[in-house]
Amino acid sequence: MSETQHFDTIVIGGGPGGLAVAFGLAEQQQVAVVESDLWGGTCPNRGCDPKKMLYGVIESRVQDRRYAQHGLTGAAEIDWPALMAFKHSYTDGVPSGTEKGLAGSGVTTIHGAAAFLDPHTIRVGDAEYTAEFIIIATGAHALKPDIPGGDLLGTSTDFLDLPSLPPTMAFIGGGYVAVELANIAANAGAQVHLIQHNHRLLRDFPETYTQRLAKIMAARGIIFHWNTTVEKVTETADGVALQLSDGQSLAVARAFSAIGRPANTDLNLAAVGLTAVKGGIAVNDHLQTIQPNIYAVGDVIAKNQPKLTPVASYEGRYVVGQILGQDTAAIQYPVVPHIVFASPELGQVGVRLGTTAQAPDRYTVEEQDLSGWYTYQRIQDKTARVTTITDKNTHRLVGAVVLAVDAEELLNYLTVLIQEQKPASALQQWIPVYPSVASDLSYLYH
Ligand SMILES: Cc1cc2nc3c(=O)[nH]c(=O)nc-3n(C[C@H](O)[C@H](O)[C@H](O)COP(=O)(O)OP(=O)(O)OC[C@H]3O[C@@H](n4cnc5c(N)ncnc54)[C@H](O)[C@@H]3O)c2cc1C
Ligand SMILES: NC(=O)c1ccc[n+]([C@@H]2O[C@H](COP(=O)([O-])OP(=O)(O)OC[C@H]3O[C@@H](n4cnc5c(N)ncnc54)[C@H](O)[C@@H]3O)[C@@H](O)[C@H]2O)c1
Repeated sequence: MSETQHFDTIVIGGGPGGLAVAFGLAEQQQVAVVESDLWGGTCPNRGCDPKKMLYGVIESRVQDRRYAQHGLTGAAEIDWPALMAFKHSYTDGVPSGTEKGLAGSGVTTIHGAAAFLDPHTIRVGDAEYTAEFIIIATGAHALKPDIPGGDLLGTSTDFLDLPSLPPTMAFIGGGYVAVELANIAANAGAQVHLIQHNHRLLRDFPETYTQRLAKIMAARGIIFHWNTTVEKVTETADGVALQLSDGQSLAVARAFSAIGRPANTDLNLAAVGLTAVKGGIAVNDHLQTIQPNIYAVGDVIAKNQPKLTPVASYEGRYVVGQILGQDTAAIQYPVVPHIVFASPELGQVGVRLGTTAQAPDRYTVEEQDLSGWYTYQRIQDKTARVTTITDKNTHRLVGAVVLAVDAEELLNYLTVLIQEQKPASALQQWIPVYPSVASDLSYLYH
C-alpha cells in the first residue's frame, strides 16, 4: 500500500456540488476531489445540459408548428443521429475539461470510488487519504422498479445517449424526468406512453397547471396511463412488453424507468457512525453530518429544498464559507425557482398555491391568461398563463406559477423581484429592452 496522502479537504464526488467546494477552497487549501465516474457529475454529462441541448432543437420544431400559417412553410424533421452528435459536441469535452480545470486550480484529482475508514480517512482502491474536512457530494442515481424484468428498462442516461430514435417508447413515472423525456421523444416523432401509478403528474406543481400541461402533451400524441403500474417486463423480438396492472400488455421498442433518484450513500458510512435516512444523508442547518468535520452538499442530502444543480452549487459555496470560517450562520436558502422543460415549460417559485389556500387573508392570488401579451401573441403561445401571489400587507410579490414557452425567462425575472422583496411599483423605475418578456412585465401590474 502506498503512503497515505494528507489534504486539508477531500471532496467525494466531482459534480456541481463538489466542484463548488473544490474551486472555492482551491486558493487557500490543499484540496483533493475523488470521482468514480464522469468528472462534472450528472448535470453536464447526463442531466440538465444534454437534456436541454436536445430540448432546444425539439422546441424549434414545436415553434415551427406554432408559426405554421403565419409565414413559415415546410415541416422541420428531427434527424436523431445528428441531434445526438450535436449533444456529444458538448458532453464529450466535459469530463476532461472539468478535470483539467481542477488541476489548473491546483486541486488533486483522484479516480475511483471513495469509502470511509474513519472520520478523517477514506480509501479509494488500495490507497488511503486523510483530511481535516471531508465533503460528501456523491449525488443520486436512477432507480429501476423491483419487478420481474425490471433490469430490461433503461434510465434517463440511456435515453440521453440513444443512437437512433426508437419508434415506440414508454416512460414509467410522472415526475420531472418522465415528463421532459416523453416530451422530447414525442416531438422527435416517436409514439410515446407515460405510465403513472397515481393520477398526478409533477406532484411539486399545482394540479390545475399539471392538468393543463397533460392536456397539451396528450394533444401532441402522448398516451397517458393513469393509476397504472407495470408488473412485469419481458423481452420481445422488437423490444419489450410491459405487463400493466389493468391487464393490458404494452409492446414498445424501448421502456425507461423514471421513478425517482435515490442518494448515492454506498460509502461505508457505518465506519463514521452515519446512516442514510429516506432522501439521503441527514445534515444540520450548517450542512454538517453528526461528524462535525464531515459535511454533505447537493443531491445526496436529505432536505426540503429541490434537488437541483444551482441548489447543489449554492450549498457548496456555503460550505466553503464554513470551512474558511468566513460564515458561521446557518444556511439560508434564497427562493428557488424550479421548472419542467416540456414544450411549453411549467415553472414555479416562492409561496405555493396550496399555502395561499390555507391563508386566504394573507395573499392575493391572481391568474392571468398571457396569450394576449405581446410576446406570447408574437410566438403564438395560446396556452400561456401566470398566477402571481402577492402579500396583502406589503404588496410584494411572494410567489408565481408560469406555464409558457420560454417560461424560464419570466420565472427568472419574477424570482429576482421576490428575492429582492420589491413592490410591483419597482418595475416603473426600470427601462427594459423593448419588445421583450421583460418589457411585457408591466402588464402584470396593469
Ligand atoms: C435527466 C436529468 C435532468 C436534469 N435536469 C435538470 C435541470 O434541468 N435543472 C437542474 O437544476 N437540475 C437538473 N437535474 C438535476 C441535477 O443534475 C442534479 O441536481 C445535480 O447534478 C446535483 O449535483 P451533485 O453535485 O449533488 O450530484 P451529481 O451531479 O450527481 O455528482 C455526484 C458525483 O459523485 C460521484 N460519486 C458518487 N459516489 C461516489 C463515490 N463513492 N466516490 C467518488 N465519487 C462518487 C458521481 O459519479 C457523480 O459524478 C437533472 C437530473 C437528471 C438525471
Ligand atoms: N428540470 C429539472 O429541474 C429536472 C429535470 C429532471 C430531473 N430533475 C431532478 O431529478 C429528480 C428526479 O427526477 P424523477 O423524475 O426521476 O423523480 P421525481 O421524484 O420527480 O418523480 C418520480 C415519479 O415516479 C413516480 N413513482 C415513484 N415510485 C414509483 C413506482 N414504484 N412505480 C411507478 N411510479 C413511481 C412518482 O409518483 C413520480 O411521479 C427530480 O426530483 C429533480 O430534482 C430536475
